[in-house]
Amino acid sequence: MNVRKFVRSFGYAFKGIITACAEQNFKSHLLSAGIVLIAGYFTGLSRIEWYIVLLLIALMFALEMINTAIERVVDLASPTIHPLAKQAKDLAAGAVLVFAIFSAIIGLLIFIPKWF
Ligand SMILES: Nc1ncnc2c1ncn2[C@@H]1O[C@H](COP(=O)(O)OP(=O)(O)OP(=O)(O)O)[C@@H](O)[C@H]1O
Repeated sequence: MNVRKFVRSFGYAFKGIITACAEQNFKSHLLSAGIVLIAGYFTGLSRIEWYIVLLLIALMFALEMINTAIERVVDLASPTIHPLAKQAKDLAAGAVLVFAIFSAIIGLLIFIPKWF
């Protein structure tokens, strides 16, 4: 295994995370995740509930980054208006929305019984 290449790839991935942090949508997800983590701390989640919450947060971040990557590639490949470019962007955004809705439902199923 080429360690130098591995470290360089890790650096590129880290730069990707930094790039994502500058995105408005990603900042909103960071804020939401912070609120959920604080709520989880004060609610007193079980170990398995923490695993689920952390997994959902990580997947949400990862999906948002893939969505941003798709947007970038579409902008590069199709700077002018094209129905396929629209479909690609709308599908990617739709994937984020589907995951966000189901994450919110799972979150409510975890938190609400503990609050009431
Ligand atoms: N090249 C294109 N051809 C056709 N429709 C497009 C194109 N680019 C964007 N659109 C449409 O406009 C919408 C918004 O595009 P935009 O690039 O602003 O994405 P966004 O979700 O607002 O991303 P950002 O996070 O960069 O603001 C897309 O979801 C798509 O419906």
